[in-house]
Amino acid sequence: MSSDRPRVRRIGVMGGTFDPIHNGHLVAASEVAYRCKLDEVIFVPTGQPWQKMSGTEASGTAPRSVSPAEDRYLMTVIATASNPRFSVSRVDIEREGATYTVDTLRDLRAILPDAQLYFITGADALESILSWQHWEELFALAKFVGVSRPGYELHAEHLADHLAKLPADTLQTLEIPALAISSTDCRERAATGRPVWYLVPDGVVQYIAKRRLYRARASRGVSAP
Ligand SMILES: Nc1ncnc2c1ncn2[C@@H]1O[C@H](COP(=O)(O)OP(=O)(O)OP(=O)(O)O)[C@@H](O)[C@H]1O
Ligand SMILES: O=C(O)c1ccc[n+]([C@@H]2O[C@H](COP(=O)([O-])O)[C@@H](O)[C@H]2O)c1
Repeated sequence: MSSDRPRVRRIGVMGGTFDPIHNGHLVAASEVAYRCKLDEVIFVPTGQPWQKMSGTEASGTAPRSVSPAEDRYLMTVIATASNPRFSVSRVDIEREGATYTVDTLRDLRAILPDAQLYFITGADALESILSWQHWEELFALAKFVGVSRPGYELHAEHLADHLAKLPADTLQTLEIPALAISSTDCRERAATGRPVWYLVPDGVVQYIAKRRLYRARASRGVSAP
């Protein structure tokens, strides 16, 4: 028996601080789109990434300032412009206060009520997911796809124990092509005049130079958003 019901649209959501966006983010989104048969991937730059800005034990980071949201948004637009299945949302940068994924997903569900959302996250972010605001609610709003990242174990025993607390069938993990690129390394390279060519898309290299991002950060005193 055939059904005339249209297939539910599958939309990927790639959240990140994207300071700057790099080819590791783009390969992760592209690979998940292919493997999970997504119709589209929406990149969502954070407004105020509270764990990065405050530094937390869960995220294993020290507090740091973040480039203005508009710069991070524009770099994300530049990086994704050539892919017709990639788009960028302003929901997080337009919301006041700290950015919580539960709000991101609620906002996107309101805009796309009939779609199935797939939130894409790297193995490092998965390690801290139980420290996210209202994490128990996240899995009713979207399916989660955890991707491999050099330097982080996707199938580590401690991670498996930790993720066993999540509801069944809400998280899948995928091995993707390994790109040992981080925004931290890109910022450090730009700050010390080393190349970021081919770590980030060409237009992003040019945007960083044009806006003089990551140079003398302390004297610019930048902070989000
Ligand atoms: N090279 C990579 N491979 C796979 N996933 C990645 C990679 N880089 C980042 N991600 C994932 O992309 C999402 C957004 O990452 P984010 O913008 O914080 O970049 P980052 O490189 O981790 O930044 P930073 O070095 O400033 O912490 C997170 O879920 C992260 O795990
Ligand atoms: O919801 C939270 O409390 C929360 C805490 C840390 C990170 N996140 C989300 O995880 C994604 C990657 O974040 P980051 O800080 O690693 O760039 C991004 O969409 C963040 O909003 C969400």
